[in-house]
Amino acid sequence: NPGRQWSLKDFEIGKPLGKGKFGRVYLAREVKSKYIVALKIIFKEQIEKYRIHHQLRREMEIQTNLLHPNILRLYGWFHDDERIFMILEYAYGGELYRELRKKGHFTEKQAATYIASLTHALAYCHEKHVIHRDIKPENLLLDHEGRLKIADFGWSVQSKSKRNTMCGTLDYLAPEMVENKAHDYAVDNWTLGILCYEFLYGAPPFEAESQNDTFKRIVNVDLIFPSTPSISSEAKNLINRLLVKDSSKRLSLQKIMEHPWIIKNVDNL
Ligand SMILES: Cc1cc(Nc2nc(/C=C/c3ccccc3)nc3cc(N4CCN(C)CC4)ccc23)n[nH]1
Repeated sequence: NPGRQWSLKDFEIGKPLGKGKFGRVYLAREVKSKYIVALKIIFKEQIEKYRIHHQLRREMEIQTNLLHPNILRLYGWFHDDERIFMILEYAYGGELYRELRKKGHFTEKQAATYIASLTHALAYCHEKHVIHRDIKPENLLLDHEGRLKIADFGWSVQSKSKRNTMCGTLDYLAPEMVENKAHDYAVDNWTLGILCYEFLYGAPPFEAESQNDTFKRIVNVDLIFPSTPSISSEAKNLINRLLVKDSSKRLSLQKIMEHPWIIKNVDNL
């Protein structure tokens, strides 16, 4: 229950699940209920050092208020002298990108199902004035039924194109982001195009040897469809209508849900 004050003695800590930039995530169990959660532990000195106090606070406020089946829950949080603890939903299926690496690429049906889930989650975020800006396979988890969960906390409220530190890959960033222009919700529509391509081919479309080459390929929308695996024309049509340089011309989230490729490949829409 969200209102309750939690503390470390309420949890038994299990195996480490992974190590993020600012903290580690552990499997944990709430002692009384035996409920399994993931506990993200961030050291306060890291927060001071990287000066992410405001971003972290904002992310946690946003995350606590996002209630959607395809968004990982933040049940609550607590802190002690040197650490902040985030009590997160445990996704039993693990990281989506490991699934992608293992399989090489997903079937059109699987890819369309994940894109539909992401589109629903983003539509929910946008109506709450939250732009994600940083969706990539590393931030996606799967639950025990293989349902997609957006898991990272790089959320930001509608920003006036606040630059986010370009840490990590450019592959998923829209042209207006890499060119540091004002950007809006449509950056997430671009990223859906990137992810759709990566789910179907196993690698993002503008991958290149250097960041500079990736940058050039993004701003030129240098989109090439390999001959294998062979992909339906509807799938290519959706990707072509999302990876559009002019952000106002990208297919809207509503139109994605009505696209023939989604309608054809996704059950229980
Ligand atoms: C927050 C959270 C994580 C989570 N679940 C899982 N996270 C991570 C890896 C997590 C991680 C964290 C930080 C940085 C890198 C990775 N790995 C997982 C691996 C899992 N398994 C069980 C299923 N196997 C097929 C693969 C290994 C299951 C859940 C996992 N639920 N909620």
